[in-house]
Amino acid sequence: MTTEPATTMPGSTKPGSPGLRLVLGADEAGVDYKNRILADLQADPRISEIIDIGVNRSDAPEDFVRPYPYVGIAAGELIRDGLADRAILFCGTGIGVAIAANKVDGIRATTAHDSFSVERSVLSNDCQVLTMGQRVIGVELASRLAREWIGYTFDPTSASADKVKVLTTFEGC
Ligand SMILES: O=C[C@H](O)[C@H](O)COP(=O)(O)O
Repeated sequence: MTTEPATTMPGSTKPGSPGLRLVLGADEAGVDYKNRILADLQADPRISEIIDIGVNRSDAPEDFVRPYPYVGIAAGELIRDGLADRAILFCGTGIGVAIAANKVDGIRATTAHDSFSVERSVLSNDCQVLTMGQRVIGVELASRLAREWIGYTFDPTSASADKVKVLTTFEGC
């Protein structure tokens, strides 16, 4: 199967900025939302780089469709390897890309479609990956949640930190 290469969007990198290096990705069922959120975040001063790993068309010929497991794992590997900080991924439900990203050691990915869960995914769980479903929520809510999510930062001195650390005990088993 031919898959589209990871690409950095022209003009999305602001050299010297200490901002977030954010991966955006989707399968064919989430590509419209991914592209909309990419456009919405292009000028966000909190982001230094957007890495668009595709897919980049919703009417792609079969050869260019990238099933959700490849999208989630590719995003997780970029974070694991230190090439990105966080990712927002889309598929039909958000579930498939979350499961896939969680297969990568050290990655904590979750699907969230409400404001409170989006907040707690970072503050309680230190998730580096947020996933949403194009077939589940409206695009305006998805865009709002994406913008909220990148505004949260995990506090390693918080009471939640020791709970998150327990997760690493089970990685690589
Ligand atoms: O979690 C899976 C996603 O929703 C995917 O986009 C659609 O998967 P399906 O075609 O197997 O339903």
